[in-house]
Amino acid sequence: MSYSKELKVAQLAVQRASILTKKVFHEKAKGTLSKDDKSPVTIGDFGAQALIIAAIKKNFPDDQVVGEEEASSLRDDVKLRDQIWGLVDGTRLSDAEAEKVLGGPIESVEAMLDAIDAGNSAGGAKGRIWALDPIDGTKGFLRGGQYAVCLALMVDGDVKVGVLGCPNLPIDDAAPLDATSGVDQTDAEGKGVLFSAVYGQGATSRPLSVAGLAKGQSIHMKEVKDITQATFCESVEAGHSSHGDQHAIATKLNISKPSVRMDSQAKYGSIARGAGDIYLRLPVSATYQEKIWDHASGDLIVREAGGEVTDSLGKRLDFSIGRTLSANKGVVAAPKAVHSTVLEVVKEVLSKK
Ligand SMILES: Nc1ncnc2c1ncn2[C@@H]1O[C@H](COP(=O)(O)O)[C@@H](OP(=O)(O)O)[C@H]1O
Ligand SMILES: [Mg+2]
Repeated sequence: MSYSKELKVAQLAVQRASILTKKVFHEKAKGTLSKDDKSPVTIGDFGAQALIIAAIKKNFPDDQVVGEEEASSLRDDVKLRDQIWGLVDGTRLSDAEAEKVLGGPIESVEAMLDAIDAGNSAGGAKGRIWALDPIDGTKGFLRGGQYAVCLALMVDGDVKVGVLGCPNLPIDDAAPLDATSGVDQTDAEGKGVLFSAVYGQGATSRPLSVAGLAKGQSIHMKEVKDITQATFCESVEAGHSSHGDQHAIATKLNISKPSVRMDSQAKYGSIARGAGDIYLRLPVSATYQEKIWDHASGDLIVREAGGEVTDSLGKRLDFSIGRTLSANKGVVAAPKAVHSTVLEVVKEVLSKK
């Protein structure tokens, strides 16, 4: 399967949803959202989920979607619902042909609520299932940092198509890895990057603002000649991964550069294009199960860019079990050539706990 239609729909759906999340991000930054407005992230999350699921359902009506949100709270909150509808109804791709590919705008408020609710799949090992995180990196979105609009297609439990819209990363694949350098506080046109991958066909990046059907450019993980010079990235939130364990691993590898801390799957995109080298996410809690929508796109994009992604025990991430990665603990993503070296140290550090 070439998955060319799925890729096109996923890219354009993520681009259209990113227009909406950017609007909310900038209204928040400008302070134009009134105090009693619900959290901007709620508005952005629901709106982006509606736009993306509507496009999937118009193009692939039989596909299922695992989405983070459901609309029951919105059906009772007319003010919030209308606020989101205003944004959803007003968001179009500038390229009319591209908008047509998505099946056009959502027809009504009811259709918007139904689209949000269609993200209720339990996931699993059979059939075509999309994993959607409309705003990944909630904390980054709220603090004016990195966030990502994430969409992946799994077929029989394997990720086949992965797309990440990162509105606050620099377009330039060669830009240095810095969590804040690309942040689009001014809403100038042309900021942000769209990462994509199709299984067996490599990974690409292209500007998020180009709404047409342009091809992206190939991206690749950087070759790490000397692991002591590697740059590793990790979550900003210490509650999401263990900064202490990650620091101990870097120290054992003689990595002296400080980590780059960044919210969302922008970390996967960044290492895939060689802006960083290693992504470590070691569990803080023994019971937390990672969500498939937090990893599906990034896992494929990194592997297609020449990387290896496993959990902290060396197992591939298993997306076939349901809404969570219940068979995995943590994430270790690195270029193929050095992954086993990193993993050995991960195991050593974790075994001493
Ligand atoms: N205890 C925990 N351990 C690991 N990940 C967690 C967590 N609690 C929440 N998360 C997930 O971490 C994601 C953000 O990852 P990161 O720290 O890399 O930015 C969140 O996605 P959302 O922001 O979409 O809710 C959330 O799903
Ligand atoms: Mg998330």
